[in-house]
Amino acid sequence: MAPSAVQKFRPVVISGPSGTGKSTLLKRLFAEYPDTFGFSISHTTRAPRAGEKDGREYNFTTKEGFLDLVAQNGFIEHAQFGGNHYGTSVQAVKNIAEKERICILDIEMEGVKQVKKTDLNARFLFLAPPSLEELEKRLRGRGTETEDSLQKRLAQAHNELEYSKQEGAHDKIVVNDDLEKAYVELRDWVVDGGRFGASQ
Ligand SMILES: Nc1ncnc2c1ncn2[C@@H]1O[C@H](COP(=O)(O)OP(=O)(O)OP(=O)(O)O)[C@@H](O)[C@H]1O
Repeated sequence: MAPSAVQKFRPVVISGPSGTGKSTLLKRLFAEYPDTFGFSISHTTRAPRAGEKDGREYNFTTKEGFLDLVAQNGFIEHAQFGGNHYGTSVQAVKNIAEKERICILDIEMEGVKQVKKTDLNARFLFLAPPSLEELEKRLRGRGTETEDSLQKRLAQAHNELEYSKQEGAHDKIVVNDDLEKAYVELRDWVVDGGRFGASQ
C-alpha cells in the first residue's frame, strides 16, 4: 500500500519556551530550504479583513462550524482571543503533507500532547534555552514583553522544561546556546539526510 502523505511528509513539531529562539532558527531553515516546509492554515471565527482570502490567511468559519469541529475533536489546539475562536485543525496539517511539504508546527506543551493523540505521525523537537536566566535576558532583550507577560512566560517556561525531561516527550532536544551550533543541530535533525524522518 502506498504510504499516506503524512507518513512520507511527516509534520515536525517545534516547541520550547517563548524566547528560546524558535522563530529565529525557523527563519534560517526556511531560507536555506525554500519550498520544502509549510505552515498549516488556522481556522478563525473572526471576519476576514480587507484583502484576506478564505483558505489563504485563515479558514474563515462560523462560530457554529467551529464548535462542530471542536466537538468532533478536529482541532489540535484552539483558543479564544478577543471574543473570536482560533484553532489549528488536524486536517489543515494533513493538507500541507498532501502538497508534499513538511508541515512545521510551532506550538506549546499542551499542543504537543494533543498532536500525540492524533494520527499525524509527527516528529517532536524541543528547543531549550541554556538556562532560565539566559531566557529571561533574551526576552528582555527582545523588548516585546511587559513585566507581567514576561513573568507569565517564565513560569510557563519552567513547566515546559519539566515536561521535556519526561521520557518520550520529544524525539530530539536542542539547546540554543550558540546560535550557529543550535542551527546546524536542528537543521541536520529535521532534514535527516534528505529523508525528513520518513522511513522509506
Ligand atoms: N543562540 C542565541 N543567542 C542569543 N540570542 C538569541 C539566540 N537565539 C535567539 N536569540 C534572541 O532571543 C530572542 C528570542 O528569540 P525568538 O523570537 O526567535 O524566540 P521564540 O522562541 O520564537 O519566541 P516566541 O515563542 O515568543 O515567538 C530574539 O531577540 C533572538 O534574536
